[in-house]
Amino acid sequence: MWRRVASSLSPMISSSSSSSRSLALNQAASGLKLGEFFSTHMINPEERVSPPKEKAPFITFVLGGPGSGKGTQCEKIVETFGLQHLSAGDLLRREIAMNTKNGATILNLIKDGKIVPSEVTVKLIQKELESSDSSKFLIDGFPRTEENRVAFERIIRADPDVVLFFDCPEEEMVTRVLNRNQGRIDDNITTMKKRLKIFNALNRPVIDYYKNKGKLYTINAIGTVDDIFQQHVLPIFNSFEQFKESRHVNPKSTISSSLVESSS
Ligand SMILES: Nc1ncnc2c1ncn2[C@@H]1O[C@H](COP(=O)(O)OP(=O)(O)OP(=O)(O)O)[C@@H](O)[C@H]1O
Ligand SMILES: Nc1ccn([C@H]2C[C@H](O)[C@@H](COP(=O)(O)O)O2)c(=O)n1
Ligand SMILES: [Mg+2]
Repeated sequence: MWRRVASSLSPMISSSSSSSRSLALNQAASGLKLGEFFSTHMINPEERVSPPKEKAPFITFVLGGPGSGKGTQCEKIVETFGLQHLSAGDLLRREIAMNTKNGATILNLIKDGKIVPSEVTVKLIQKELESSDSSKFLIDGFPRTEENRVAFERIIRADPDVVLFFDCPEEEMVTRVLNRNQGRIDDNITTMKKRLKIFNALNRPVIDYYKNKGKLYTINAIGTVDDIFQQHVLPIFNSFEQFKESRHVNPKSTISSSLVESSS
C-alpha cells in the first residue's frame, strides 16, 4: 500500500533554494547528500526552516484531480528517469497506519475528503527530502491548496522546476476511483464527490499560479497509461538536461502537445 513512498522512515528536516535546476550536477561535483543542502535553521521551536542555499534539488510537483492517474504516471517516471517519488497522500496514510499523534485527525480528514493542515503535510515531505540520497523528486498530490504551496515555500524554501497537471474529466476520475480496489477509505462515491469539490475550489488556483509562472505542463489524462506516458510525459523529462543520462525509453520522443504553458 505504501509502495509510492520511496524513501525510508528516518526523521529529519530539510530545505533548499528557489530555482534548482543544477542540483544533480552540483551534488555530484561536491559529493554531498541532499540532506546536507537542507541544513537545519531554528526559527522557533515549532518550525524548523533552512536558510536559502545556492544549490537545490530538481523538484517536480504532480497535480491532478482524484483518480486522474498521478500515482500511475509517477511510477513510470520513476522507472525511466529515477526520480524519487513522494506521494503526499501516501505519507499521510502512513501516519494513520503508524498511529502517530496526528494519525487519528488525518484519518478523519481524509475520510471526509478534506485537506490536512499544511504544516503537517509539509513536515512529512521535509523529513523525506532531508533523509534522501536523491537530488530529483516527484512530489505527488502536492500542493493541493494555495496554503500548501505557501507553507512549502516557507518551510522548504524551494520552488518546483516543473509542475505536471493531469487533466481528466470528472466522470472518468469517478470511474477510476470507484474501480481502484486498493482498500482506500476515501474511494467511495460520497467522499469522491467531496474531493472533487475541494479539488475544483482549492487546487485550481494552484494550477493557475504555476501556469502564470510558466512552469505548468497540462497533460491530457485520457488514453492508455502507456500512451499518456510516451506521448506526453516522456518528452517533458527528455527536454531537461538533468535527465539526458537517465533516459531508458524512446529517446527519439519530442515535445508535442505538452508544451509548457504560460498565461502570456
Ligand atoms: N490512463 C488510465 N486509464 C485507465 N485507468 C487508469 C489510467 N491511469 C490510471 N488508471 C487507474 O485509475 C486508478 C487511479 O489512478 P491513480 O491511483 O494513479 O490516480 P491518482 O491521481 O494518484 O489518484 P489519487 O489522487 O486518488 O491518489 C487506478 O486504479 C489506476 O490503475
Ligand atoms: N497535499 C495533500 C495531499 C493529500 N491530502 C489528503 C487529502 C486527500 O484526499 C488524501 C489522499 O491524497 P491522494 O492519495 O489522493 O493524493 O490525502 C492532503 O490533505 N493534502
Ligand atoms: Mg495517488
